[in-house]
Amino acid sequence: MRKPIIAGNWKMHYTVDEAVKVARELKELVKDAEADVVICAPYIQLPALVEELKGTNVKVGAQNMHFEEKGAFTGEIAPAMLTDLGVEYVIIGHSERRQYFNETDETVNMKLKTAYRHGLKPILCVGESLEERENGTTKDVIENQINKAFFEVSPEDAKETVIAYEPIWAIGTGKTATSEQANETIGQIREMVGNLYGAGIAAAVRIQYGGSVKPSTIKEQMGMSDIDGALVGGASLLADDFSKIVKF
Ligand SMILES: O=C(CO)COP(=O)(O)O
Repeated sequence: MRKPIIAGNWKMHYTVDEAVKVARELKELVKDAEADVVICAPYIQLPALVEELKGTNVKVGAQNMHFEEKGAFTGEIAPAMLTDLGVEYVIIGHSERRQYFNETDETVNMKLKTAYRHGLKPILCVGESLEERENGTTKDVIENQINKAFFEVSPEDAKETVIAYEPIWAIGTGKTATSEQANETIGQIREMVGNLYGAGIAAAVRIQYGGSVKPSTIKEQMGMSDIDGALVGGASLLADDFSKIVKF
């Protein structure tokens, strides 16, 4: 059985004080949750969040990092800066980073390998645009993203990767993919992982759905055969809403 994993992606929201306040509420609300719980926050909030959530079941993640160890990369954050704080997860290849910050399948692959090397657990995002969905190329687009992301990644590392299927057209639009659509594509992603690493790893790898997940949608989504969790944007910003998703 795959353990469910619900992660919040706070994107570019909150000051440090605001973030700590939400985390303080959240840790109480989800303390007996059965799912793994992660909050992926802006860099500047990470030290305070790690401190606030120490000893709880809520883990802290970053939303990005550089693939190099250190160097002249103004404005960037290195993997050891995250692990040094006690950050455990990192989102890699979110569609907003691919769209607005020139992330490519190649940098995604490099970042994944860097994350494994540092013991950070990556949440690898893949997903198609509306145009690609309408063209009928969803499966090809995602297969290309998956194959390139896992290029020269070992089976042991692949198994520990959380994959988030986030159709771009469902992010922040209120337009959720139907549970059947999400489950179908996630099932295909599992097959792709199977083609690369075999059935055992395909069966073990956890795959989330992301895109306008709400307290009102999560139960049905988590009832689907291949959906192991959610990557939640807007509805993770308030402790009350997010805790309802965590405790689907
Ligand atoms: O991009 C997302 C999570 O990474 C989804 O965002 P929303 O839940 O706001 O649609």
